[in-house]
Amino acid sequence: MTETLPPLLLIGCGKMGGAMLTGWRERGLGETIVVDPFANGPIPRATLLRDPAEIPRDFAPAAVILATKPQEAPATLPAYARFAGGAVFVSIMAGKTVGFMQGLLGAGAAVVRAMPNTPAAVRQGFTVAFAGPGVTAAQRSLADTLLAATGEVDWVEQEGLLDPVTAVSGGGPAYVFLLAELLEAAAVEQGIPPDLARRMSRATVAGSGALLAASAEDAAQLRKNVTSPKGTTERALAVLMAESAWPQAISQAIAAATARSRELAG
Ligand SMILES: NC(=O)C1=CN([C@@H]2O[C@H](COP(=O)(O)OP(=O)(O)OC[C@H]3O[C@@H](n4cnc5c(N)ncnc54)[C@H](O)[C@@H]3O)[C@@H](O)[C@H]2O)C=CC1
Ligand SMILES: O=C(O)[C@@H]1CCC=N1
Repeated sequence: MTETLPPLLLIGCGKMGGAMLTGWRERGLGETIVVDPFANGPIPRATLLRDPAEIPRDFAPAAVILATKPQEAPATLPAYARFAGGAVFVSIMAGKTVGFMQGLLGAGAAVVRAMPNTPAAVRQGFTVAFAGPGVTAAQRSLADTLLAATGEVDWVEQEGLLDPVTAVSGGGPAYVFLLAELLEAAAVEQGIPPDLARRMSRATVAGSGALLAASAEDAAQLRKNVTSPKGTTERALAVLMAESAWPQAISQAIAAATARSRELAG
């Protein structure tokens, strides 16, 4: 995997676009242009432009990665329609459908819709992707290479699955970080000094994630391994696992995020 990547055009270099660019840099960037009116420059091994009008006429990207906010799409995308002839568009924008993007880029535009997550910044991301009509095998393979530079990739054949994917793995890191926040606050409430509470909570979430990643056991079994009969964890889980507690809260949260992803489509 040392071959240099083909010419790339990244639109939007914020938290997610920047994380993906880091992965590509480690993978071996070829000629790369980033368009972002507000990003801090310079960007190592890429050319940062503030306006698509500054892109050299002879620049021919193999992929155009769309990483601005979904709400920016109608104003942003039409300026890139001229690349539809040769490039595959890889969108990571929540909610925005392939059909919506083709409406802005041209009906024949080859569009991959993907949903990564922020652990991409440490190459521990998980991305689910969908290839729209007209995406060639070579374009899908290039999209896979780009997305795999930041972690694991899976492909689905039904675009609608991207909405619950967005809710679960796209936003999932936020729920895990919330758990770390809440553990820290509860530790302080029980009298643990704030610095120790912070370090304990972070290490517990990170260590559990590492154990989960390294283990072949189900999450349920790893949970049971912690839970001694008549012990302390059992008491905590009786609170958390009550039907009206986490089972219902998580289910409602994922349903709400899925619905929001569908709302963002239009
Ligand atoms: N943050 C996350 O966890 C995830 C975000 N996404 C998607 O990634 C996209 C970007 O999200 P974030 O990186 O979190 O947001 P962000 O706000 O950090 O990045 C957006 C970037 O777009 C730039 N931008 C604004 N207008 C622009 C324009 N006209 N042309 C080019 N660049 C422009 C901004 O300057 C900013 O750097 C969103 O569509 C979001 O749905 C997808 C998966 C996870
Ligand atoms: O909150 C959002 O809309 C984006 C998509 C998934 C994570 N962040």
